[in-house]
Parts: sequence; structure tokens; C-alpha cells
Amino acid sequence: MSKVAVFGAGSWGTAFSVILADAGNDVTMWARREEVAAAINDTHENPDYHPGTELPHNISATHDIEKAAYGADLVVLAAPSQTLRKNLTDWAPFLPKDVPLVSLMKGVELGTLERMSEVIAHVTGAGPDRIAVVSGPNLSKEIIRREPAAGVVACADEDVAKTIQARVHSPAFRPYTSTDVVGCEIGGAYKNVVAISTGMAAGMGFGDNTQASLITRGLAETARLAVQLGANPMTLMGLAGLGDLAATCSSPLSRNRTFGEKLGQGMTTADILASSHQVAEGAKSSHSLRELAAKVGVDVPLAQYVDDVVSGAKTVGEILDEMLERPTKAETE
Ligand SMILES: NC(=O)C1=CN([C@@H]2O[C@H](COP(=O)(O)OP(=O)(O)OC[C@H]3O[C@@H](n4cnc5c(N)ncnc54)[C@H](OP(=O)(O)O)[C@@H]3O)[C@@H](O)[C@H]2O)C=CC1
Ligand SMILES: O=C(CO)COP(=O)(O)O
Repeated sequence: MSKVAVFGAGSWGTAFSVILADAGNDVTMWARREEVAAAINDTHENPDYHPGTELPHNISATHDIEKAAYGADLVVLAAPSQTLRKNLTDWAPFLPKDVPLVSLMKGVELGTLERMSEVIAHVTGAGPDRIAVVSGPNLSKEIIRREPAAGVVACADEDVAKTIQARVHSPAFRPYTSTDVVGCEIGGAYKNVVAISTGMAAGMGFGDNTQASLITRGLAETARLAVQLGANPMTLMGLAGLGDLAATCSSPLSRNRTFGEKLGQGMTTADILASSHQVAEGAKSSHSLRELAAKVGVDVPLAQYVDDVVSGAKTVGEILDEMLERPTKAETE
């Protein structure tokens, strides 16, 4: 059986390991905490992230980087976007040479403004034919219950994308291929920001018209930036764009939407962060995406407003007024 190393044993690393195991791979997960690895091996459960779900027996876990990587012919990376560079620097010396590296992350690094595939390239020296992205409407709690879902495997080398597609095709998970890494990554990172804005509206008590307006203008903003960075606009109409946006903005399971709801109800970012240990990537990527857009000359009002509220620079009431008072324009501008 082929072995996959999954680095990261949080919500998505664990649920994606179930896809891989169901697809016939032997999976070794690397967990940051020794006790999480021990619990997975002893009880076949990840008690911190998916309590009560039995994991397939072809999944094991370790806290030892070398053991996790040994013999893997596919490496999957599932850490928070803002820590990936540091994590990967530790993992890189142990990773098998020449195997594909798959990013599951949906964020843009603060400071460098790099997408995750760019961070992977810079830290490992891997070329575009070895770096892939899996994205789409894939809320981990639904995936681990084996509810049917689809996703996109993107790699500049279509043959590599097809090989990974075959490795992640499980009875419940239907992967499509793409060569548009930029479009998939920007779609994945941006939908988290839009989900925070939609959550804010819900938290302020506004209904479906407001939320649908934000989702639609958010998609326009996502597409503007992605296309400027070289993406195919049709990618944003696909699973890694509209698909993920719809799932994340509408689901109570989304950490980003929930984060926004709490902001809308008046909680501060510090209080929200203290109330959950799970990552809501959009809280940081609203700032990096705003800066990335400024760098390439794209107007991204939604990312600016979300960033302003997350940073505490403005209140939700203030940005609501600002949004409604903006000069009107053509929809396709
Ligand atoms: N959850 C989902 O439904 C989906 C998530 N994603 C993306 O996957 C990525 C990972 O998210 P997800 O698994 O959900 O996040 P979680 O918050 O559920 O888990 C984060 C994981 O990263 C570990 N971690 C936290 N901080 C660090 C650090 N400083 N160094 C190394 N490891 C660390 C955690 O370890 P510990 O337990 O020890 O803190 C945990 O294993 C994100 O980019 C997210 O957007 C993509 C699709 C679906
Ligand atoms: O990316 C996701 C679903 O596709 C998960 O969204 P959240 O991180 O908001 O929970």
C-alpha cells in the first residue's frame, strides 16, 4: 500500500487523512503534541478535534518528524498558514526527495504576502511540478462523517494533479483536477475573509439579502485580485471559488463565519481568539490579502473593512456606514 505523510493533526489534517485512508492509502499523521499522536494510535480517535469519530485503522500518528516522513510517496501539509514557514523549515530536512507536496492551507502569509505554494517553494526548493493544492467546499466535520463532497487538486503539472487525484478519490470524495494553483489558493484564502464579513452581518441581525450581497461582492473582489495575479477567472466560478465561498459563508460549522458573527455581536478579536483554539484564517489573511491587493493595484473594500474591524481600528457600526456611503458604480467595474 502507498504511504502518505500528513503533517498536521487538527480538524482538516485529520479529516483529510480519512479521505486518504478510505481511498486506500496508508496514512501517518504528524501531530504537534505527543498526546494527540498517542490518542490516535491508542483509541483510533482524535479527541481534541473530532471526538467520537472512529478513524480507519490504516491511519496512525507520531510526534516524530522522521518517522512520519519515512517511506512516504506523498506529503500533505495541514498547518495554520501563519506558522507553515516555521513548521516546514523543521520538517523539510526529513521529507523524501522528489515526492509531491500537497498544501491544504487557505491563507496568505503576513509580511511576505506569499501564498502557501510560494512558501513551500521557498522553504523546500521544490519546483511547481512538485507542489499541489487541494481546495473546495470541505468543512471537516461533514467530510469526516463521509458526507458526499467534491474538491479540486491543482498543480501546474497536470499529470501530477491526476496522480494526486487518484490518490484522494474516496467513495465519498470526488476530486477534480486543475492547473490553476493561483486561482485555487486565492479563492480558498479569500472566502475566509468573505465568511467573516457575512458572519458579521448575521451577528448584527441582518438576513439573507445582506449576506447574499456580501457573498456576491466578495466573489467579485476575489476574482479581481485572482485574475490580476494570473488566475483563470473560471476557477473562481468553480469548487475552489464559489463552491467554497457558499459552504463557508452559510455554514454554522465555519470557524471564519462564526468569528465574524461574534464580531458582529460586539465581541473583540482578543476575546474571540481566547474562546477557541482553532484557526480562523481570515482574521489574519484579511490583512495580508488587503496588502497583496494594494501591491498589485486592486481595489478590495471588503478585505479592508474586515481587516479594520479585526484589528480594532473600526467598529462594525462604523464600517457598515462606510460601506453604504461608498460612491456607487457599475457592477462589473
Ligand atoms: N477545518 C476545515 O474544515 C478546513 C480547513 N482548511 C485549512 O486547513 C488549514 C489547517 O486548518 P485546521 O486543521 O482546520 O486547523 P485547526 O485549528 O483545526 O488545527 C490546527 C493544527 O495545526 C496545529 N498547530 C497549531 N499551531 C501550530 C504551530 N504553531 N505549529 C505547528 N502546528 C500548529 C494544531 O496543533 P495543536 O492541536 O497542537 O494545537 C493542529 O494540529 C487551514 O489553513 C485551514 O484554512 C481547509 C479546508 C477545510
Ligand atoms: O475551508 C473550510 C471549508 O471548505 C473551513 O472553513 P473554516 O476554516 O471557516 O471552518
